[in-house]
Amino acid sequence: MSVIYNKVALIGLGLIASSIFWSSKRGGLATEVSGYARSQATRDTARRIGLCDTVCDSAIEAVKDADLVMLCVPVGAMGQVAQEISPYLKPGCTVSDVGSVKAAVVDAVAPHLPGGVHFVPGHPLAGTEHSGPESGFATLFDNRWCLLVPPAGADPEAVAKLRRYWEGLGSNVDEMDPEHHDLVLAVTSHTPHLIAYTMVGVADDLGRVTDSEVIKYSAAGFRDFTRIAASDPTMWRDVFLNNKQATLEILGRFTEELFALQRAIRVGDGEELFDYFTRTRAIRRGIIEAGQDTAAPDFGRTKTGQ
Ligand SMILES: NC(=O)c1ccc[n+]([C@@H]2O[C@H](COP(=O)([O-])OP(=O)(O)OC[C@H]3O[C@@H](n4cnc5c(N)ncnc54)[C@H](O)[C@@H]3O)[C@@H](O)[C@H]2O)c1
Ligand SMILES: O=C(O)C(=O)C[C@]1(C(=O)O)C=C[C@@H](O)C=C1
Repeated sequence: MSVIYNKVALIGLGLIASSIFWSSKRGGLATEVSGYARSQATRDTARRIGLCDTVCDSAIEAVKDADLVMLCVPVGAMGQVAQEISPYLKPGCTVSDVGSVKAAVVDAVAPHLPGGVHFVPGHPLAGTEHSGPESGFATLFDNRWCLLVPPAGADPEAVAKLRRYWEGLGSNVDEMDPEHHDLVLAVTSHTPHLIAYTMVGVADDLGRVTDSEVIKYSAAGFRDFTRIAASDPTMWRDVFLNNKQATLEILGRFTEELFALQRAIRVGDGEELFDYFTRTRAIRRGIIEAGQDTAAPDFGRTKTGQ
């Protein structure tokens, strides 16, 4: 791979930004990567572990002369960060983000950006339950999707360049509009997270009653729920506050189905339960047969991917 951007600036230095940095280094995709995080402790850690070529003490300093500015902060902080950096952006640069919600980020960021700056929001569909600068690794995006949501009239060259950057980071890239993105992600990521949070909360309540038996003897499926429910509270609070409509729509459908299954159990309707589970099993088998079961990333790999 060759250099795609001369200077990339990462604002927010957590799981996603650090994975971008290590992966960008692996591919030699940028000549220089600068970074900024709000907390002094995060900046100190970043300097200690060699995360970014330059760690700056302000976002303004980090974005100076950057050709690509990537906002890697929680969804609820995107607008405020965009407002802070906008007067200091290099004319002609591209501003993007990695937020898990898209329509609200577009609404929060776009009004702050000056003319002549290209705004191409994005979302890598890859992550873990860990957060912070030390949790990133170079292979996080390998063979995972990254969705770009360029606004109507976006500069095709800026979009193509960002696409090449994400491909260089290991991703497959697709484009869609922000509202569709938010509905799809409400089904595939946001509502499942809420269900995992809820289920672990329920088990915790029971655990208190039964001296932690529920946690102690938890089976593999439930352990997967606890992994998901360990995800960052700030990130997920912001996801639900900013993807309200789609999440409520999917939750409404979910509870309807849940009540139907609850009723089938109560009245002993084995046929309904059997048919339902047969249908869902076919979906999983179809995914595997189509070769679309993108395995979880290998958490044992090194940070740098070397
Ligand atoms: N974790 C995942 O699985 C995942 C996957 C894809 C996308 N995302 C999205 O990526 C973004 C970052 O998530 P992450 O997992 O890297 O989070 P993280 O908690 O690991 O890192 C967030 C970073 O942003 C910094 N920050 C917070 N508010 C800030 C502000 N106002 N100004 C400057 N820095 C600020 C924090 O100090 C931290 O360094 C979020 O928008 C999230 O929705 C996360
Ligand atoms: O594997 C995980 O830990 C994740 O939850 C990653 C996950 C997802 O739901 O797939 C979480 C949020 C993101 O916006 C993208 C990816």
